[in-house]
Amino acid sequence: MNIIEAFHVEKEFNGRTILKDVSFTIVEGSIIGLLGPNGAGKTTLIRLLNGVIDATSGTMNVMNYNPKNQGDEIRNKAGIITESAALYHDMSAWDNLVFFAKIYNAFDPKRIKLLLEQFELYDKKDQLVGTFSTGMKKRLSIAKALIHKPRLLFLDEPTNGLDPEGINDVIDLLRKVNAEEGVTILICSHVLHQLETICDSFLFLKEGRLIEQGTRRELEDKYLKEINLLVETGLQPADSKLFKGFPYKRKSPVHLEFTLLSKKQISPLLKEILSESWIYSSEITNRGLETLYFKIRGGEYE
Ligand SMILES: Nc1ncnc2c1ncn2[C@@H]1O[C@H](COP(=O)(O)OP(=O)(O)OP(=O)(O)O)[C@@H](O)[C@H]1O
Repeated sequence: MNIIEAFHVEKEFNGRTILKDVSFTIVEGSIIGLLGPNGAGKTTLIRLLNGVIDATSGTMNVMNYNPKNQGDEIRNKAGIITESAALYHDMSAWDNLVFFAKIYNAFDPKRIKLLLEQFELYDKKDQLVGTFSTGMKKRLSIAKALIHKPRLLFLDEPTNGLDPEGINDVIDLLRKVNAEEGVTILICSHVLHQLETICDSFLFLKEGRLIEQGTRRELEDKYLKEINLLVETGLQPADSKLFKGFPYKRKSPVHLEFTLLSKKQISPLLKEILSESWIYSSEITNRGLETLYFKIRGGEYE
């Protein structure tokens, strides 16, 4: 079942078109990455879906509500985390969650306790939020967004300002919330390798247009026509460009990077290398989300 549907959505600010003919659907229970360079329109799209601002034209359906005139209903059933985590610094973690729960008419001390425990903040519950680290504030802002058991979570750059450990914590929490509570998550981030491991599929915005969408597998099949295989080996081919018909580049005294047409060529290549030398490792270097992102952004298939 689709939890979000957008058809031909356009948004203008002062006569300038910010989103152009954007159409997509999101299946309930999935985790979607919204990608695009600065100014592509990601935040604007999230604000439209929440009903905070109105589309200039097009239609949207979010949890069977129309953001144009049912924004309150959507915001009641969605959690939103923007860059500026709106928490009260002069209140404790516990009091912040009580305050926001009451706004949603969803005050339940058991829920607050559970979230604080899950987010490893329960022993800090009486501490003022102003004394929290960035990671703790981030975790508390996600707890706040989940306080009313939303069906849908909008996250705008949820890991900004976090160190690698803090980023992993947030990603793990989101995965858990998705698995245990079935919350659909739409997440904008610039840190592509984080999205890679958590998202089921991706939407790519560029200059206000949705230039691509799909699962990582679908996008890889479409965009990655060749494979770069980096092999750590003692092989010293006589030819400086070809080994048994496989083109390669030397990357270091013990690293050769082969260009293959498909994964099917990996086994025959490794067999040939092993017949002449040792192999310590081999790795496909161009399959990550970052490679895809730059290919799509670069517009090779537009
Ligand atoms: N209220 C507004 N009035 C006028 N222009 C706006 C308004 N909000 C956003 N814009 C413009 O819309 C464009 C898209 O902005 P938006 O914040 O949606 O991009 P983004 O993809 O989220 O970027 P970033 O990655 O930098 O957060 C920008 O050029 C921005 O200046």
